[in-house]
Amino acid sequence: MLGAAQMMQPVRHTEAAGSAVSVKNLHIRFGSKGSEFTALSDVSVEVPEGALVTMLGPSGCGKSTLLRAVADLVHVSDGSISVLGQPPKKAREGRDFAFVFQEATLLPWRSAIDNVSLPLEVGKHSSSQPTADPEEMLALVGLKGREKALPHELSGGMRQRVAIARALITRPRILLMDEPFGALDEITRDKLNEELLRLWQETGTTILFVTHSIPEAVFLGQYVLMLESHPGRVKEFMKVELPYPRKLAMRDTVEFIRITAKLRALLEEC
Ligand SMILES: Nc1ncnc2c1ncn2[C@@H]1O[C@H](COP(=O)(O)OP(=O)(O)OP(=O)(O)O)[C@@H](O)[C@H]1O
Repeated sequence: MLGAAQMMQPVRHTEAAGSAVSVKNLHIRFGSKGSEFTALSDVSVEVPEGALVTMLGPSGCGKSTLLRAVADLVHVSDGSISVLGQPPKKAREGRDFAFVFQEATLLPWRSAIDNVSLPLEVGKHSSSQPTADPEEMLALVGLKGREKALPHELSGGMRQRVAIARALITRPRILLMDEPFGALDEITRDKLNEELLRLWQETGTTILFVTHSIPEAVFLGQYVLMLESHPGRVKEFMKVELPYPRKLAMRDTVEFIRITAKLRALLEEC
């Protein structure tokens, strides 16, 4: 088991890394022949290992579908997805990724620490696989002292922190996050944005993060992937030329505002 200190070795996010997720000419169709609906059409994208990619796009353009396809939760109609060089099913079985949803989906009868340790108890977690210590993971997400609290005794932001600690407990190399802070108030969301960046820099986890918020996408993202709709396609894959570490005050800078304005204009075309 690895402690938080070992997980917190600063990680350099280099350009030279290989692909964590490689999507090639992906098509996803729902429904049966005759009444088929194309959710994603010819989507190709390379997510470098260790990168933080935020995903933007109009409602229904296929952001969640793409994330779910990477997680082996959606059938691929055509094209391919490779997760750390293997098919998504293999990556799922090897617990190479973890998913964080908009709702924390904690078990209400289990304490914070027991929710965090749940992935270690269920499924086929190999004892040789490195894991983190639940107590230290809770400390890492700022919940030291709240280990015994039940979900209903925690705020929405705290519950989402527990969900993130739970996702990281098996030390996945990839974190898939589908609007994880979408239901939170603005101040809590800002705080969790900063905390997520800290976690990313400390753990080196590759993160794919779906959001509806342009400022959130720019503040977090090393890259922004924008999808357009009807059918879902890549509109833009853009590197965010802002240095890390990032602090919330950065959102008031001219450069930040310039990037968000560019993305807003692109989004209006989608
Ligand atoms: N299991 C499914 N069966 C049929 N259609 C589906 C299924 N899942 C998604 N879709 C459709 O695929 C399209 C893309 O949905 P998806 O949830 O990926 O969009 P999104 O960009 O994440 O939307 P939002 O921003 O509103 O969450 C939508 O038109 C949706 O209705």
